[in-house]
Amino acid sequence: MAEPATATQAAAPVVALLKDELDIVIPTIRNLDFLEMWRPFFQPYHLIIVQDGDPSKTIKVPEGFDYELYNRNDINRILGPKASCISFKDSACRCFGYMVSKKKYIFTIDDDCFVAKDPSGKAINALEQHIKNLLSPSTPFFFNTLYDPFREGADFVRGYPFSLREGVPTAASHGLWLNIPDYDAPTQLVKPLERNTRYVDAVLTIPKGTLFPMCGMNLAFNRELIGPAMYFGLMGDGQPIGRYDDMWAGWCTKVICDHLGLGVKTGLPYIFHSKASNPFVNLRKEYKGIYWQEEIIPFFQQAVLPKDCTTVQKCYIELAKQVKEKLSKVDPYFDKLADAMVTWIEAWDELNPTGPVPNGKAA
Ligand SMILES: O=c1ccn([C@@H]2O[C@H](COP(=O)(O)OP(=O)(O)O[C@H]3O[C@@H](CO)[C@H](O)[C@H]3O)[C@@H](O)[C@H]2O)c(=O)[nH]1
Ligand SMILES: [Mn+2]
Repeated sequence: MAEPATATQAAAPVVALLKDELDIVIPTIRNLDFLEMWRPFFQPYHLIIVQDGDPSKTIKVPEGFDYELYNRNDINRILGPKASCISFKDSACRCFGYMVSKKKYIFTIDDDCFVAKDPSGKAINALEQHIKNLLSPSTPFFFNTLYDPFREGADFVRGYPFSLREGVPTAASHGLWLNIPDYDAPTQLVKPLERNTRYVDAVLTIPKGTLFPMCGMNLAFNRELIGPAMYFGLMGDGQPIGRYDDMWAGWCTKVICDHLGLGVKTGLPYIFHSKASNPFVNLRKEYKGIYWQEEIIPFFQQAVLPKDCTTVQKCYIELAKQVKEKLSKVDPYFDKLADAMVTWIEAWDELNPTGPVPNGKAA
């Protein structure tokens, strides 16, 4: 049975790679005691905590962490009417953290995810592995059968075209989970006791043209390369669907990465996921998504972005247009989602002006 590392095991001295270029985004409705276990790995970094639910509740952040915390009142104050695109009472609210960050990289993690141990019993520094994944190229155009060719002790195998060995920039690094796997509600219901104890020591590039189910629990990405596509779609309060926020972001992200020649990796690092959310509550949140996705997936598989979509924002706005045209017939929700996608980009660009900054002040 997989077990989390103990706090002392995770206490090994750590070189904080990208310390000033990466923010850690945590959505929470609970408390942040889990940070104690991550302290050796996370303390050097800036945290962006997105407090969901009742803004009058005080979330206690353990001493010694450098953080900014946003509750719903802050989101409404900062975004005004555009706050409508940020979900309420759902972990999808985390994407507000991506928008307000000023850093090049983001790592997002849930507050019920702990430090896992590798088969040797060593505490896994998930953040360090994500950074390695993001800083080394991806290989979406041709599959390397010895997995990550840029890893120490591996390489491209015979027959791998030399013209493709440079790879492409990596936009996202999708980590996995020991103990409670990210199963959908029906699977959770039929396999309530299943725990993931299998540690697969591999990092794979997801091939171009292939979609994947992106889980937001243990995820890192290059905000400058793909940030605007990481909109965790409208879920939670007042929405007909839940637990598809990260999936939506993953499908949009992968289509845009394929179009722009960027890579997405999955595999290491593992975290130890400790809490199984209630499968009955999850079923209520997911059930429409379970049959809608039979139409959503073909939509993304067939989505074509015009050549003049040369930035993530342009790609995303084009995707929103196609969602409105082709998915609104599935349910009026997609009409609302398409509008929210546009609002998200407008809000993103407002908070992250790329042109000359007015009055020379930092945005
Ligand atoms: O209303 C809410 C509920 C939760 N949160 C915070 O979000 C994360 C995840 O919450 P939890 O661990 O309860 O849910 P899981 O089912 O394990 O989450 C996984 O399923 C996906 C569904 O969205 C999600 O991407 C995965 O993370 C915790 O940090 C909660 O505190 C919230 O902010 N608001
Ligand atoms: Mn969880």
